Amino acid sequence: METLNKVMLAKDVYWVGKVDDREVPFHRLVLKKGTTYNAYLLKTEKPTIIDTVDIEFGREFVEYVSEIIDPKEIQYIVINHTEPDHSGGLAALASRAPNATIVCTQPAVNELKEMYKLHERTFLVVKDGDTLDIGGKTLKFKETPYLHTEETMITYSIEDKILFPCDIFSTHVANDKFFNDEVETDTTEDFIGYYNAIIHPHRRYVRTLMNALDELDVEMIAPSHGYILRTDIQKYIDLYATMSADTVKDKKVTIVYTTIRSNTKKVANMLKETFEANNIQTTVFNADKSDKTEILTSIKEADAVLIGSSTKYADMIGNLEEILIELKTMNLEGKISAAFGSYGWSGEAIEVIQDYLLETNMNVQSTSNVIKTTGMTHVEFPIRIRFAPKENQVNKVENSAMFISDLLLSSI
Ligand SMILES: Cc1cc2nc3c(=O)[nH]c(=O)nc-3n(C[C@H](O)[C@H](O)[C@H](O)COP(=O)(O)O)c2cc1C
Repeated sequence: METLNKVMLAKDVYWVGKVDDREVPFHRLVLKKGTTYNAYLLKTEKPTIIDTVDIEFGREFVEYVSEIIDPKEIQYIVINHTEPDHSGGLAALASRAPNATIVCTQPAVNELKEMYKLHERTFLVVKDGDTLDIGGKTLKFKETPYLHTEETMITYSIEDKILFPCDIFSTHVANDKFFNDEVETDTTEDFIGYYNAIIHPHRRYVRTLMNALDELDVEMIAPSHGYILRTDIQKYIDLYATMSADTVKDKKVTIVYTTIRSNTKKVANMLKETFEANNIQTTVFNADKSDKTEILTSIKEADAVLIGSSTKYADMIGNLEEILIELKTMNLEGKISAAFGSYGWSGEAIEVIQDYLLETNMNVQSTSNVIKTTGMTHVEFPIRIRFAPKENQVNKVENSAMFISDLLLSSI
């Protein structure tokens, strides 16, 4: 085994990743400075790999690992995040490491089985706060859903005080200097650039993570791209705390709806509750019971406008269309908007409202745009609720209102 000249983070902790110094197409960006796919080997009594490399470099990765350890000895492969720039080496590694158990969150299991044909492999599902004894070191797991996909988690080596947060705290730089303190130039801009491109849309979940980090004594952050942070740890944690905080105040939302039996009214009120929980002033109008001029004035002053109706015989109900016709004539530039409604089986009204909104100059939310810009699949626009909103649909309404809140409360 050739362990000389290998990059080591601590005793028995090896970097086993890949430096990719090409211009890499990624998330509709081109990474001009390339990137690294950082994977780690903890060569303990139960040798453990944490994350792998991009799918293109799977074989090369296994060869590199084999220089340090016989893959047959590997007992655990921890997958923090299933995106193939980190899990991509799993198929090649799993075939050479037949004794390894794959460690991940519940939502990751099926993704990994399907992506890499691992239906016959043993998985260990870990939950928030679980620990794993790997013989000489103990790993602690923290689920970090939506940072930046649903199945993500972070791993902390208790004895080493090293945090392995996968994409969080990363930079896209094909560095030959692995640790931040080895680099002569200031890398903060790269760090911020990565945050803005990948993490910022998920900043609500960053804030949750920040609270969890308070409980961990972190001396080193070993992310899955770019520099391993060995000095100024608190500076980088503080930067994430600052960048993920709300930067804008005093935002207003106007919600206008029509309803037959109050189901759409309930949705309107659920939206209002979430906006208000985010300190956004919210005014709700039943279009059939309110003065049209008052509604239009409120819309003019609002930063976001949500319009909803239930569906009756394939159309909107009540006075709503009068309001929507007016909106087309107004300058509503810069405002965010979304359609919503309760329906029974087809929900045509919601789509008709969406069509009207698209004819205004507002920034109309759609599921398609949310996926394209953030990769989030738990947020849906227009917001379609079948009959009365039930327990399992409350989340759907809340998620959509939180998404709009986050757009309103950040200046980038
Ligand atoms: C007379 C009538 C016609 C309806 N027509 C439709 C329809 O065409 N398409 C549909 O998806 N739902 C239809 N529904 C179902 C309602 O949209 C559904 O019950 C909804 O939850 C009502 O919400 P609301 O209380 O906000 O009015 C109809 C309901 C009634 C009473």
